[in-house]
Amino acid sequence: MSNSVGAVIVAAGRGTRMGTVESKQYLLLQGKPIIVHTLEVFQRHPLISEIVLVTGKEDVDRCREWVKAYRLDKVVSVVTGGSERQHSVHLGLRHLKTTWVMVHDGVRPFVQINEITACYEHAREIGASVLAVPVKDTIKQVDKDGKVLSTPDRRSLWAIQTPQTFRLSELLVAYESAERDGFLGTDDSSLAERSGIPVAVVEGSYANIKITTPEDLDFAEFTQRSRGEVQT
Ligand SMILES: Nc1ccn([C@@H]2O[C@H](COP(=O)(O)OP(=O)(O)OP(=O)(O)O)[C@@H](O)[C@H]2O)c(=O)n1
Ligand SMILES: C[C@](O)(CO)[C@H](O)COP(=O)(O)O
Repeated sequence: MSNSVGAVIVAAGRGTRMGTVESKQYLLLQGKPIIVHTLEVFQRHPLISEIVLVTGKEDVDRCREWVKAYRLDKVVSVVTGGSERQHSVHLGLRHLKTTWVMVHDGVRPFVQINEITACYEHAREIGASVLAVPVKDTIKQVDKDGKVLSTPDRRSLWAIQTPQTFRLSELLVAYESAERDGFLGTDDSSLAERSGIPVAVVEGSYANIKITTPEDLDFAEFTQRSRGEVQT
């Protein structure tokens, strides 16, 4: 059976928490749009054969231009997303033809090649996988009035990142079931979990941030600059 691996990179959000006029995935990092940095990691990975980029309707043309300009020839489709991340992923999945899929946020440009490989290997072994880091803070469950309800044992808590890796056919079933039931999850794994797919956690790095709020841009500039200096 083929073990081809594709990626769905979602970049159709508005970036409201960032608060910039330009959507955060198109802001420049060391002179290049954040989304291009992210695509370049998957383009470079030898396991990845196809990439589907999901973006806003008004951004499809400029994304296609960047795909050409930066020679991102693994990008097979640039498609329009939906109103929620989950809808954007679902729309992207329909354009992929590989056996495995890695779903990744367009605003996580610092994922590393070896992390992608580890995600794939764990998914092959267990069924599906998510990249994650152990939480560093103490987490409390709080009620709507701000009263602490409980303090879960930190040793069992992980902050979940992307990529998240699945068999494409199984993830499509999970997405269709979620749509039928009106279930909206905050990541892809939560849909797989409710479909009974076993998911492995793969320890990644704290640098694989999801660029979300303005202070993340300082970290992003610093990280991109230091990585560039290491490579040159
Ligand atoms: N309807 C949506 C919403 C989000 N995303 C993508 O999902 C990733 C993670 O989402 P998030 O960081 O929440 O991005 P936004 O929704 O853009 O941010 P915000 O919630 O602050 O508006 C981003 O790459 C974003 O572009 C998407 O493709 N389609
Ligand atoms: C998928 C995700 O990046 C895992 O951390 C995250 O849940 C996306 O959440 P958001 O609300 O769309 O930022």
